[in-house]
Amino acid sequence: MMLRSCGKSLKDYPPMPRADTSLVPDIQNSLIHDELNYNKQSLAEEHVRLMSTMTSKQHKVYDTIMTRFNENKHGVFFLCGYGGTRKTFIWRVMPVALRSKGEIVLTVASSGIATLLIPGGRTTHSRFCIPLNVDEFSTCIIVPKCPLALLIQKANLIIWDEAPMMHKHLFSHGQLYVAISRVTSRK
Ligand SMILES: Nc1ncnc2c1ncn2[C@@H]1O[C@H](COP(=O)(O)OP(=O)(O)OP(=O)(O)O)[C@@H](O)[C@H]1O
Repeated sequence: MMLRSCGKSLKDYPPMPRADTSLVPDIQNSLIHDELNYNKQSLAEEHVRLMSTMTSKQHKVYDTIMTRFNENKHGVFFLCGYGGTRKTFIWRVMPVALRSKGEIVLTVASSGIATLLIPGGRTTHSRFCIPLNVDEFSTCIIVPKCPLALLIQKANLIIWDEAPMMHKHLFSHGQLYVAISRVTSRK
């Protein structure tokens, strides 16, 4: 599971014995399966509860992004604000709303601690195979058509908390953008 979430498998490490895939049905799609395996009923109830506590400013951000989403249009949104101004709370509500409808939302954060604040959160490094030491020549190696690539293709929304904490090379040379574009263009 851990290897597959990074786009690798035991066959990438030749001395390791290989698992008998016939004993594990639908093994290729387990990443997608995990993302669709939420309890929609309880998420829908949680969504109603969380929405009732949102402030008007949070509503405005939520509505702007969800309107674009519902229009089925692409978009990149940046939400900036001082610490404690209630940004992350919106990233808690949005996945709940979309997962309750069977949509795939990838929630990532730049640090392990920050992932704990968003439901189903993973570190950006682990989810997108970002090398630990990033320089201007680094690339995110996501093998086209591997389970991770298929998951990224199917994702309806990617939420990235604390994005500016990542190394500047990841943005200035667009490595992550290139890696994601590469896999999403190979349907
Ligand atoms: N609508 C809300 N109802 C109740 N509590 C809320 C609401 N919005 C935010 N909070 C709480 O306020 C606190 C700060 O919110 P949040 O973590 O979203 O801020 P932030 O802007 O993301 O902070 P940072 O920039 O430090 O990550 C948290 O404890 C959060 O649970």
